[in-house]
Amino acid sequence: MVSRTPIHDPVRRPGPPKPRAVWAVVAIGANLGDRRATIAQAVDDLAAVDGVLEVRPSPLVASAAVKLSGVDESAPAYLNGVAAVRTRLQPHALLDELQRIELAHGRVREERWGDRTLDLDLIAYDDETIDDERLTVPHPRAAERGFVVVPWLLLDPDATLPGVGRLDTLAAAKDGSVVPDDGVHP
Ligand SMILES: Nc1ncnc2c1ncn2[C@@H]1O[C@H](COP(=O)(O)OP(=O)(O)OP(=O)(O)O)[C@@H](O)[C@H]1O
Ligand SMILES: Nc1nc2c(c(=O)[nH]1)N=C(CO)CN2
Repeated sequence: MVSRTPIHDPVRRPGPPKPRAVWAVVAIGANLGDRRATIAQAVDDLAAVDGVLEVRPSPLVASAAVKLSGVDESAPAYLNGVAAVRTRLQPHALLDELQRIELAHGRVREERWGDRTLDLDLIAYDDETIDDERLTVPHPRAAERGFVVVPWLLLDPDATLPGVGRLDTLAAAKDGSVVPDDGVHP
């Protein structure tokens, strides 16, 4: 006998609910190779990630490399920016994607604060606080870094960092050694 059961279930069942979207802030830095091209491509790579809904990049700024020993004028200068990222990814999944993009752009981890083709740090994730073996959010050094605070304020003059407050009140906001990128390679 031929079954009368319909092949297609006529009842549309909703899938699992989508995780809610939040804003995260990612710091971007590069001091080796074609820094502008790498940063532009990294922003595109981020926008193409499944679970990333929107990426709003800041203007870029230039600054001398800060090493563990202090400012190193003899090292290649950095270009830095930040990007506001609207995402449904959980923080560790977003970190996975940041590290995948770093590796795709030739990032080599040799020395701490060493020269690099691309650095992507997760600065803030909504208003969450995270501290485990892989991830500390908000990034513990963000508030003292002119190369993070200055471009973030260029993107959002009202920016706040959870646990810190308004960025425009910080000393790092007035770091005169962090200058707008003039489009000319040093
Ligand atoms: N908020 C964060 N963003 C990125 N990496 C983080 C964060 N918190 C902890 N980490 C961990 O830090 C490790 C080292 O990251 P990375 O090599 O980018 O450090 P760095 O850029 O040299 O130094 P800094 O953390 O001072 O910016 C990563 O493997 C990652 O697990
Ligand atoms: N100017 C500048 N210096 C740095 C930077 C950076 O992005 N810009 N990143 C570092 C480690 O994250 C260490 N030093």
